[in-house]
Amino acid sequence: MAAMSLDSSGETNGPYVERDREAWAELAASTPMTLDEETLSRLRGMNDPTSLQEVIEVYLPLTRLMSEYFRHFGDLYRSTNDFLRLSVGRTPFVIGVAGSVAVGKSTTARLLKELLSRWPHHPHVELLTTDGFLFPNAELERRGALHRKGFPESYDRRALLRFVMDVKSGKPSVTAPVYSHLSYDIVPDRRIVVNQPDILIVEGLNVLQPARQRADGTTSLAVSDFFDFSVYVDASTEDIRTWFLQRFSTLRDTAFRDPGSYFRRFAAMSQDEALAYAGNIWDTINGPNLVTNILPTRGRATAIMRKGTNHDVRWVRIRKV
Ligand SMILES: Nc1ncnc2c1ncn2[C@@H]1O[C@H](COP(=O)(O)OP(=O)(O)O)[C@@H](O)[C@H]1O
Ligand SMILES: CC(C)(COP(=O)(O)O)[C@@H](O)C(=O)NCCC(=O)O
Repeated sequence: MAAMSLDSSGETNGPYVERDREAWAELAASTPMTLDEETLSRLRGMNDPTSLQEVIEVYLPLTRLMSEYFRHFGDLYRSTNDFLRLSVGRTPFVIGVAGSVAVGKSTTARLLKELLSRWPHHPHVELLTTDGFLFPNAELERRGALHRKGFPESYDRRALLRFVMDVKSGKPSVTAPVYSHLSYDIVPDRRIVVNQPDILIVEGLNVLQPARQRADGTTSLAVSDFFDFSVYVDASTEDIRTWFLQRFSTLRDTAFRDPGSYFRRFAAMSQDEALAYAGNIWDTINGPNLVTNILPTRGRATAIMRKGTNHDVRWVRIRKV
């Protein structure tokens, strides 16, 4: 730990330590961390946009750090069991992945799932995206929140918390609803099933939100209370807005063309009109949500990954344990 007590400028950084890209990548050089052919071909099969260099220099060291936490919690489990004279099984290790719309949370979460599954004991890793817990459009409309998708109040937070608590307590076959970007709504009668994973990754805009106060002044729990490790994917707001518009543009040429797509009207619009519409979604929904709700949770993460203009991670900030 002593080697990490200074940030990239040589200053201490409160309860955090910061490593610039070069120093972080050196961690990869100092520990043999390799990607086998099978993992590489699976990543290629997923069309992961992350460069190989980025995977090796940034994400492998991150998973290595996660494995330290994983091991530590395993030891703690065993010694607590001994002390309490219990023999309860180890609960799943829960990782939260937070950040703005379009910053790359899904990409990061999918990549982590792939890399973590390749640990030597081949843990069973499951991924949950919180969009499944958005209220259905009809309910959002009833609440006057149809244009607030992604804001904390647009989610059934109680159901999400129940899901994470059930998985964390080792329950078999815990189910969650599914959101479709194609229909822009919750898919009726469809659930995903999570069956006692070793590791659960929970990815979403608001996963680091603190617990809310109840009307009587007491505080409830939040999903972040059950995280053993969390990652905040960070970038400048300007870059994220650009990535949002770029992704919208790509989807216009691909998924929006699907006759079942809620957004098919954008495929028919001119590029300028479509981008003006997307810019408006950013400026009225996703941008304000970032500033008001998401960014304030950044300091709660175990690790902040700060990206540059090309999604290249420029520095990593780790909370001192
Ligand atoms: N590491 C990366 N390298 C290059 N492009 C990336 C990377 N991560 C994400 N992207 C691109 O950025 C956009 C947003 O990523 P995505 O994972 O869909 O974001 P989110 O889940 O946060 O909305 C997508 O177009 C994706 O292809
Ligand atoms: C589905 C999302 C709310 C993200 O959900 P998450 O999985 O991060 O909880 C977001 O990607 C989104 O589509 N926002 C909607 C903005 C709009 O109304 O178009």
